Amino acid sequence: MKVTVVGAGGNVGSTVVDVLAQRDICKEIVAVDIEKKDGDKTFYPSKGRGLDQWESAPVNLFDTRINGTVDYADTAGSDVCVITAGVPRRPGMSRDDLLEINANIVGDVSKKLAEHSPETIIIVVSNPLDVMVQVAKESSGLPYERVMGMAGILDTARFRAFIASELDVSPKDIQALLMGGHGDTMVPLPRFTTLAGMPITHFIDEDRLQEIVDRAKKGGGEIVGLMGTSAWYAPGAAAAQMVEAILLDQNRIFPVCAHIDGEYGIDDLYIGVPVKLGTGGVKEVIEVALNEEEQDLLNESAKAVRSTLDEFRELMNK
Ligand SMILES: NC(=O)C1=CN([C@@H]2O[C@H](COP(=O)(O)OP(=O)(O)OC[C@H]3O[C@@H](n4cnc5c(N)ncnc54)[C@H](O)[C@@H]3O)[C@@H](O)[C@H]2O)C=CC1
Ligand SMILES: O=C([O-])CC(=O)C(=O)O
Repeated sequence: MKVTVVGAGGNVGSTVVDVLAQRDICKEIVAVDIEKKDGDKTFYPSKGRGLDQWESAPVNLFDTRINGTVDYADTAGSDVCVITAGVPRRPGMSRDDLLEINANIVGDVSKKLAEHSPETIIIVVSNPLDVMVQVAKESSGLPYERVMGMAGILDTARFRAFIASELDVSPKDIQALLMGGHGDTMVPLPRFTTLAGMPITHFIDEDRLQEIVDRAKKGGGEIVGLMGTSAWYAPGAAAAQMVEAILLDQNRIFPVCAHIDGEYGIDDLYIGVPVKLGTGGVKEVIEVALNEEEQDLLNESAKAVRSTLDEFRELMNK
């Protein structure tokens, strides 16, 4: 099993490499990034971080080889590729502000990855997520089920963590579902959120739950406000969990940015929905009956994703 992570010299990418290596479930991780010039000096963040991470193997007790590189030839034959390449937002920016710069990067990277690994599965992390997944799909030419995005695991993890703090219970016992785009219109679904199988609405009153939902929706921005750049531990762990589900054919049910066409009444769009994830990528989009309010929120979110997608198409036609 071989996994490539592009953007591995950066925060999210290096976390994906670290988490995956420590799980010790693949033979090799290829850590790709670009070279960086500083005056007359050239630096190689992916080689540096990759080497540092490999040097942690004897202490952290894993066998996974980590190969830092700037050469896509090294990525050939990857089973899964994770794309975290691009620019993160700064305070005052929305994820959509990254559209133009990251579309160019993600488009270029996806094309190169598919050229070297035509059978691979791509997981996109770069923002604005839902549109970047569409960019990766079009640039790679890979089938829909083999191109997807990570956002829902992170967004539900935030929601779950906040609920665990609120109730002073283990986050392991909170399960939650969230749908929609990875932006302000994302749709956490309290009706499908449980504490050890018991509806969360039994434990937290409606107003307080709404406050927690709102905090989860703005969870990315909360971190940007605290750090001046965006999160990486939870995003990196979430992307690694998707890689693991695919490599080990776990058939995990996760909210994933996947392509739907008709499901939930939405045509031809990459957006967050629950899926079954395993060998070959997205095996199935799971449809659950939403009530009118939930469906309206999902439709709103789809509208917001489509509007960013239209913006991307306009940029490409310029
Ligand atoms: N989907 C999600 O839930 C999340 C998405 N993100 C997004 O992930 C992306 C990465 O965030 P960070 O790791 O914090 O940023 P970072 O700046 O720490 O790392 C990005 C890396 O991408 C590399 N890069 C840029 N152009 C490249 C190219 N053409 N080829 C290969 N590598 C290239 C940079 O050199 C840098 O090392 C951002 O777009 C951010 O918004 C971040 C957190 C969560
Ligand atoms: O907020 C950001 O820009 C990064 C991200 O998508 C997240 O942490 O949810």
